[in-house]
Amino acid sequence: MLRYAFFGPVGTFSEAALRSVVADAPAVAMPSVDATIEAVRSGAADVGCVPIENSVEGGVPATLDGLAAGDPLVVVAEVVLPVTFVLAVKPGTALADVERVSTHSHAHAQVRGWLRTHLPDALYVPATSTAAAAQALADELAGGAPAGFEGAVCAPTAARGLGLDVLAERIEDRAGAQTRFVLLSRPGAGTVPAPTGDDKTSLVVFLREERPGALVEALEQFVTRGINLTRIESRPAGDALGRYCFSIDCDGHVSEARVGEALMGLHRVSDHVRFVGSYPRAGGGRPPAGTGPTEDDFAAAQGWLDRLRAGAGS
Ligand SMILES: O=C(O)C(=O)C[C@]1(C(=O)O)C=C[C@@H](O)C=C1
Repeated sequence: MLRYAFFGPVGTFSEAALRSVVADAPAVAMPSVDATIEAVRSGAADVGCVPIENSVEGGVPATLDGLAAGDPLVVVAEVVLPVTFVLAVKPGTALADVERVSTHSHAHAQVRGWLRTHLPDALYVPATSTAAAAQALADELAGGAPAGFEGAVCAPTAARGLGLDVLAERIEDRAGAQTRFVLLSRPGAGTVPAPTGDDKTSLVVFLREERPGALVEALEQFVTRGINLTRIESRPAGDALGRYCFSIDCDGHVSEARVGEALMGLHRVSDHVRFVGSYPRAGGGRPPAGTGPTEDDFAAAQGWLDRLRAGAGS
């Protein structure tokens, strides 16, 4: 049986994302994104679930950097969840009593406007996750150490599950916000799911150093093959100022000719390309087909070249 880990504690959105894929399997809650990634890397877990990007606050640096460095890992599935937040307090606490509010930095960024309007003087206390903030209030309620804050911004389920009161619901500034989570594994047999016809491929590309046009050259590999990028982010490579790698998601599966050829092209023009998985797109809903070459065009071109090489002429 596969061993699962998720960015915990119990009650995080990451747990909800994992549970939407595997409802019942035992899973270990890890205290951070780094610890979840490390559990998979070390073999303590086979699959780990972590957030990778939010529609409002963008990429989750710990996940992007964890995938770019260290022993390679691959994404085997993605989950997209709507995110909505509540302000949770110990029973009996009124809004006027809330002087400090704690939550994960990505969640804080999504409720800043609400806090400015309703709790303009409240101090922000960073927490390792939304659920960790709620858990600290529940621990205080049970007679444990003071949490160090009166309000926690967390998922409605976390507040309910811990016996906290909800002072305000739907406090996110942008209705309809979503977070994308990834399930990670060590690479190996069976970790590239079969193509479904609606897949995504993730890569980290390290450009050739100090070369004018290096990024354009890398992007051309996708353009000329009619491949749509769904995300591109630069992250510091970490070895020197001015050195970046590019975390990229594109449409398509590594088994498709166009994606395979783009990967070979990137390999030719970059210092290093890290393959981070091909996996089904969450929820389907592929964007309209582009006007570039089709898989049939790629197959026809390959057949034509094979015939030339066999001496059949053009
Ligand atoms: O703290 C959690 O509950 C998480 O799963 C992390 C996380 C994130 O880092 O993006 C997930 C979704 C929300 O956008 C806020 C926090």
